Amino acid sequence: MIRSQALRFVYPGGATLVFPDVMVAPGTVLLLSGPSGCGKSTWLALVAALVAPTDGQLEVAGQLLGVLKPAAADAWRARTIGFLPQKLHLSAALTVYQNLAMAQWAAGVPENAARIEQALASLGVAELAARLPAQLSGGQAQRVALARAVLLQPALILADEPTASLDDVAAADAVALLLATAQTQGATLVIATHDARVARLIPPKPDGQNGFEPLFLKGQ
Ligand SMILES: Nc1ncnc2c1ncn2[C@@H]1O[C@H](COP(=O)(O)OP(=O)(O)OP(=O)(O)O)[C@@H](O)[C@H]1O
Repeated sequence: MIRSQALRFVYPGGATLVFPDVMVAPGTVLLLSGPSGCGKSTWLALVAALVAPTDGQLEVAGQLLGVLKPAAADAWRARTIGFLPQKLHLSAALTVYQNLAMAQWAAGVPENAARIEQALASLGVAELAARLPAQLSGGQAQRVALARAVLLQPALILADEPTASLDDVAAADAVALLLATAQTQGATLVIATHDARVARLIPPKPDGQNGFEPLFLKGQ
């Protein structure tokens, strides 16, 4: 699902980030961790084709990134990636339903009310469809943002610091929700975090093996 080799990204006039090689199989839960400033957000941006590698190879869901023109990268991202950002970016003026409809519109697919209702229902927030984001609790808003992220049934879900500023109960809920959603959809899941609780919240596989693969970025 994700394969990188000698991946490097240089911010113009800024940091040079060198990333370890990875080979992530489909269906994996990848835990991307490391200290503040080590490059987690940049790695996510590379994998989502929001920025192009400076050097090296990066292949995601069978697509070699860095060769795509911006419009093609946008279309590929809409088809392939479900992004749960740290700041949820729900449009304040739109209802929950309209926020999801806008995601379909932005991806160039026809509005599909049944799919929107199904995505909201699968995250237990169907009854909130007519509310505005300001009328949601933090946990409800995160569920809505996750429903939006998986609306187009992406092969890869990227979650950026999904437990930041959550108490233990809410953090456990957020991680369980991500794992269940990825499993139901058959998606690969990347959780970027510097929250040590997240690793403890991912249960081992039935065979006793670790439930996630670690990718630790040391920073430069
Ligand atoms: N637009 C930019 N221009 C120049 N340097 C940048 C830019 N964005 C990030 N950096 C630098 O790149 C490095 C990696 O940043 P990044 O945001 O990817 O780290 P992070 O691990 O996600 O950090 P955090 O956990 O604090 O969110 C940092 O040294 C940061 O200062």
